[in-house]
Amino acid sequence: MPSLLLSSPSELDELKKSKKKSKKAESMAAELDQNGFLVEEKKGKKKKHKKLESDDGEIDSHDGEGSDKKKSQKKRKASDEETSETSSDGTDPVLDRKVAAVNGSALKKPRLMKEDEEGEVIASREEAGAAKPNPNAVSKFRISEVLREKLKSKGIESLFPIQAMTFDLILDGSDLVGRARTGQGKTLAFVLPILESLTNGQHKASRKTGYGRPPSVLVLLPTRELANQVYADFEVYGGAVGLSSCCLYGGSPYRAQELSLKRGVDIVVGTPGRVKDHLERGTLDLKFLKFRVLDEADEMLNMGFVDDVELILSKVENVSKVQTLLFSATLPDWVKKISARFLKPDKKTADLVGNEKLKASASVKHLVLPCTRQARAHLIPDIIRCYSRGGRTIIFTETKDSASELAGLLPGSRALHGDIMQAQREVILAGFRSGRFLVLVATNVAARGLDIQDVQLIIQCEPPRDVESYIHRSGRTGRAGNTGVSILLYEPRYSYSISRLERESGVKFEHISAPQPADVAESAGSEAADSISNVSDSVVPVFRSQAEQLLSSSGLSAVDLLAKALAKAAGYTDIKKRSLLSSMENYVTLLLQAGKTIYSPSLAFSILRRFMPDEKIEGVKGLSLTADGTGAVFDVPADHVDAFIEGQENANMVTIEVLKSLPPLQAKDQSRGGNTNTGRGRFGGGRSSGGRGGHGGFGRRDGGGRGKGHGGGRNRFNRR
Ligand SMILES: Nc1ncnc2c1ncn2[C@@H]1O[C@H](COP(=O)(O)OP(=O)(O)OP(=O)(O)O)[C@@H](O)[C@H]1O
Repeated sequence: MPSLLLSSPSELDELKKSKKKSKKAESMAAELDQNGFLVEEKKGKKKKHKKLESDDGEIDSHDGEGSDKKKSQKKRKASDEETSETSSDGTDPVLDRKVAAVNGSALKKPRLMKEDEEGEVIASREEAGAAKPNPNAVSKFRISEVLREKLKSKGIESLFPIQAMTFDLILDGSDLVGRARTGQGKTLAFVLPILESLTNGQHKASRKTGYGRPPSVLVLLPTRELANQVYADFEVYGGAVGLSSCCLYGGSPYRAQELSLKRGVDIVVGTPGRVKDHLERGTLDLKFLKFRVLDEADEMLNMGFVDDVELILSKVENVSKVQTLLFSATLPDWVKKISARFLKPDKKTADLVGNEKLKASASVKHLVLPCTRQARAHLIPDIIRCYSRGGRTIIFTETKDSASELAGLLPGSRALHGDIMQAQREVILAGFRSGRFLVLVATNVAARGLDIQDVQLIIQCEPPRDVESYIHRSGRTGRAGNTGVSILLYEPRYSYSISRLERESGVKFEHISAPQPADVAESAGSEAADSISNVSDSVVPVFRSQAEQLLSSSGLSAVDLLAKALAKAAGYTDIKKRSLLSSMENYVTLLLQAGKTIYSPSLAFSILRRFMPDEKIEGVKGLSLTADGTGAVFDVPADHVDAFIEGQENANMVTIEVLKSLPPLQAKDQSRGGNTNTGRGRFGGGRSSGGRGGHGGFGRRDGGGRGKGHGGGRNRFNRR
């Protein structure tokens, strides 16, 4: 359950008791109702909500009364304190609603419906046009006019839940650990209160100013791209309140960075390696920091970074005077332990994920698709065609080499990884952001934090080594209330890694098979039809006689000929069959049944051998047992299909059919290397049959051992 763990319980008890009696509490609850966090359906239910609210006393008072700012701030503060005793135990409706908000259901507000006396459903006040106070409106927070205006110019009129939950805590001086799912606005959750604190809050008087001033804020991030992105936010919002920033990251010249530091900046954003270099060169002085921020905190405390980070953070003169903020969408337990070294004992925790089962983004559709390594390059363009909705796609590979290789095979795509020169990396990312090309093939260098408009589809070429990577990669889509699709490809023989990810991320994967000719034709055809409709009439007289000739010589109807033209316009001259089991082109998936339980792949092969010649058996790939034990599915080359269908005539009680969709399959038991009938996984790898010539399996996955936990360290980062 999500939690907000704060302090001073006794004071809060008092507040809570008084609020129970208070009419104001009721009206607050009612306002919350109006604000879309609570859907009222029946009178009885409404009553129950109110009771729950006054029971836990955790009413967010950001709904204050209109223009009385001070009053609203006070009220908000009181309620924040009130929440401080509420380490949510899973029965906390307000926090649950906040999570719902983070998950998207409140970002896209639920339709408020009520029943009138006669039981008729009537539109809510919202729909009737009544003014609706917004508890998270920017105006309800201690955000200065100039910053408010800047936010407004960016289309931001109210704070997201993580921002609303942490704003006062940070502004009022707390150390804080913040967690919310990907794309929920964690960057502004620290940017806004930091800027307010430095310009109007408690750090205003003591922060250094003037030429050559040392920075007041240090933000550390794991990648150069992310550092640049966060720096851009500080430039926009910090610039508006007269604070200057600079970005220190590797691969770029020292000179400009040193000049900025020499002139004096208020905010330094950077990656640990380059920040450390500046410390060693004596060009950076962190003694007078007011804020230290670790964004993507779990990655920053990963073994690859932690030594540098610890060294950097230790440079402050007086730790008691600095606020330390940690944010991430993933905070494994080991991070919480390590982070205690950097945070004050009375630190606050705002965790919008908590013990919720689902750790990954809820606004993303999480799909998995079996696909051999060889089939990827052919399959991916069709996946993009069917699932990207014309938007941007990011494809993640495990290695830099495979990113380059795949980008080379996908027309119109570019690779991004750590072996590419920094200047080039920036050009590539800028090109992707601006829409110059729509497909980016990247390593984990793009997994965290990157916020790019209109990324509709994420494809992961194989299951990542840890669940955190899955969560961050899939979170590059479905951001800020939008939806998106993430498709994870996996070798059928490694299906066990899907179950592991499912367990650890709380995602219930939807299993799909490769887009089939009809799916592809549907998307490709409609794109091509659009592009044809956009062709000017002026071409018709020029091409008409050619068209007439073609129509008469082809022997096709006008519609069939047009269909061919559409296919060609969409880039298709042929549509190949594609296996459901492995996504391999020119393979077809068959189902074998024998009127009895097929309890092992060997048995399936021995049944096949009764009526099929050896050379056809050699072509069988990926044989797996169905979850119900009544059959076996396998791939054969498309030109062997007829032989198998005809062959069944010679075998008693045996049927073979071409599958149109995959039945649930037995998961492969990793420890024993066989199939288990758990009914959980669908794509059991199928032990290679023990029979002849090594059939049964698909190609081996390359790549060596896989580190787990937070190890992997610097090397892991460098491999990107
Ligand atoms: N209050 C807000 N209203 C509207 N949009 C917002 C608001 N706050 C942030 N955003 C937008 O939401 C998007 C995601 O924000 P951000 O990158 O900070 O998410 P995040 O939680 O840090 O994600 P990740 O975990 O992937 O790093 C950005 O485009 C940002 O401009």
